[in-house]
Amino acid sequence: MGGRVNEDLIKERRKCTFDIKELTHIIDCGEENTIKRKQIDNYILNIKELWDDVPEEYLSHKERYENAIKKAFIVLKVLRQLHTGNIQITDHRTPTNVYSIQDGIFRNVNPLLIHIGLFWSTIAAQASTEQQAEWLQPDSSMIGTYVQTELGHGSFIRGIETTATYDSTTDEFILHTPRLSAYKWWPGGLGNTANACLVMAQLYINGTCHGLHIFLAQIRDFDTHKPLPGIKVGEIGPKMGFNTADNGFLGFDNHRIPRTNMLMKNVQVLRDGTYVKPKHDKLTYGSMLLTRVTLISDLAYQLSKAATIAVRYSAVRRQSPIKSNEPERQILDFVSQQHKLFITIASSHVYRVVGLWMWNSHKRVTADIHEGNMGQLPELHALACCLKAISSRDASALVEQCRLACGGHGYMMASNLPQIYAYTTAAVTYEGEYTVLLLQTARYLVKFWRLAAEHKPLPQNFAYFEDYIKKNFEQWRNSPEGIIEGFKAIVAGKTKAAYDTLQCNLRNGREFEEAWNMASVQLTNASEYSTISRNDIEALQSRYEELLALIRPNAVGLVDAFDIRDEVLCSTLGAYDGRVYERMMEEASKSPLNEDVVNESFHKYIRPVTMKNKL
Ligand SMILES: CC(C)(COP(=O)(O)OP(=O)(O)OC[C@H]1O[C@@H](n2cnc3c(N)ncnc32)[C@H](O)[C@@H]1OP(=O)(O)O)[C@@H](O)C(=O)NCCC(=O)NCCSC(=O)CCCC(=O)O
Ligand SMILES: Cc1cc2nc3c(=O)[nH]c(=O)nc-3n(C[C@H](O)[C@H](O)[C@H](O)COP(=O)(O)OP(=O)(O)OC[C@H]3O[C@@H](n4cnc5c(N)ncnc54)[C@H](O)[C@@H]3O)c2cc1C
Repeated sequence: MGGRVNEDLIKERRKCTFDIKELTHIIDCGEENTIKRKQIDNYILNIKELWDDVPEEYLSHKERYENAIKKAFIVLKVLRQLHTGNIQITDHRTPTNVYSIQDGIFRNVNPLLIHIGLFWSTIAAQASTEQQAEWLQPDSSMIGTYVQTELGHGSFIRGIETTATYDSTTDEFILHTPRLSAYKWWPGGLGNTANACLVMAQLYINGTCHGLHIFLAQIRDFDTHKPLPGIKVGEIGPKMGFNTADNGFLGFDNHRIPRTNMLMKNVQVLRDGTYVKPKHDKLTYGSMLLTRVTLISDLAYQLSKAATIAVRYSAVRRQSPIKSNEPERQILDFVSQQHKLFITIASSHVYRVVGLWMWNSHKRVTADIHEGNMGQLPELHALACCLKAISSRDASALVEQCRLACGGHGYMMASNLPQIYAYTTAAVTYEGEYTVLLLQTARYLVKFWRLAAEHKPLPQNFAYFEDYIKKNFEQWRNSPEGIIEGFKAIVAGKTKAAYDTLQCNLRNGREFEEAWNMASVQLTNASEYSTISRNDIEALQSRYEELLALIRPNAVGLVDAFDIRDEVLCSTLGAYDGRVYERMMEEASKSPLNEDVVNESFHKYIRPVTMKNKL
């Protein structure tokens, strides 16, 4: 859409006091990454077949999938070309990879998300060198997915019921779904698209269960795409979001696969049925750990999209004067609006930085694991659980806050905020449900509190537990360092309270698991345990209001620095030129309900009632 940029946005951009490009380069981790990102953006976003004539919302469930799959394979082809050209596009250091562009192309979810994100990465991380050489071919016919969750079990994966029983007479595993609750349910791309999958199943050898292991199974014929004998597979139906993700169900009826299809980098089953244990029994959970780490950066990116839309809209939207004799003000001038939006900008930066830090930690710990050193794995797991849980919960709350900050227009699908919310809130559940993951971190914290309570030596990272016990915490200071100290006090105080409740339940004769369950609300909720006083809170509040005023002139510059193209934002409210009302009217004109001046339902249903006695 051509035309002038909105006057208010032009003025906002003139007010900006910093170099927007410089911030963009910081976000991209360097100017060279910005250049590379823009090249990829230009290349992919210029492919005309990727753009819809009819907005996705007007398509049926089936049409949406078919449209998404058409685009998914155009993108896959481009990905392969770019890989061949040695362009690294899936580097999680920055949101500059192809995942961000996909948000625009699909507006929903790429049905190949799990194929690209989890299937290949799990093979790369958990398959032996020989298996990788065979399966990780660039021209492979396999379209895969990650099949773990069942109808009956998602969080408690030890409860998974699918079995893989070794048959030494034929050197095969027999995959089987013993009952309805054991049907696999949810995997992305499984419904219609995948012809292969990585299945999480209980391994049985000679009647002994060795727990969960991962197996590669072909489920559809590579040529005809028909389900193989013994496979029942299909799609699970419409959801709140993720409607192009092609989530599916899968059951096995004694389906046989070669023994060599178990992922054998960390654990092996030999020809005679000998089981060779892994060095750490949770290495099989490695893909979940990696995805939790990468999700933090993805959620930061979703926050930057929501903030861009809501801030630009708030600069363009005028509603109510502040003083009665004034013209109506930009809604961005209301301090309550600034509070809603600036916290979203800030959170995006926080999770971007933390996501990058976690990505580097993951690389380091994985390198250690390759050397046989598992020492850092528990801490990485505890951190990934906590950060995945809170980043997804914060992101969905803040995206919703941005949507509400756009008033009624934020409720329009064409604002794209409802889709961003549906995508973001799904992350609170998948890849480890919020509460369940927080309880994993709580388990880790309680372990170290026990050491502190028993006055045993603590690792450096937990020295503050000892400080708390010895009341060594400093008086509250209204400074960044003071706030960090305050958070440490809260964690220590909260962990102590939960630990004390746990001990009390144990003393009252409860078994540990029952006592843990009774303490679980305390284990997941935080309260104030620091030395902060009422006066400190008042001082912090006024400092916060000062900061809002300082950020105000730079708000539009800050979101421009995220440098998200209009084709990716897909929002009538958030486009760079701020021509909100023109875009809204243009989108409305695409509604099929505007095709006929008089809809045929008038003659069929309305007129016979309203004109009945007047004919
Ligand atoms: C909650 C747990 C972790 C519990 O596992 P468990 O075997 O019952 O463990 P437990 O006996 O209670 O013992 C806990 C123990 O296991 C350790 N542990 C757990 N996970 C890991 C890990 N990844 N790395 C390293 N260590 C791990 C914990 O630290 C505990 O250690 P400890 O006993 O305290 O020394 C597990 O069931 C789990 O991860 N559940 C969540 C399921 C989940 O995340 N599913 C994801 C499916 S795929 C998906 O959703 C794709 C989404 C789409 C997309 O990405 O786009
Ligand atoms: C959009 C989407 C995509 C997905 N994609 C995939 C995929 O590609 N592959 C795949 O295998 N799976 C996938 N999943 C499944 C997903 O991983 C599970 O839904 C998730 O792990 C949560 O499990 P659940 O649904 O069984 O919830 P439940 O475990 O049944 O949770 C229900 C409630 O019980 C509570 N609860 C459960 N256990 C405890 C406990 N120990 N202590 C306290 N409270 C507890 C939870 O907090 C929650 O409130 C996807 C899910 C969604 C929504």
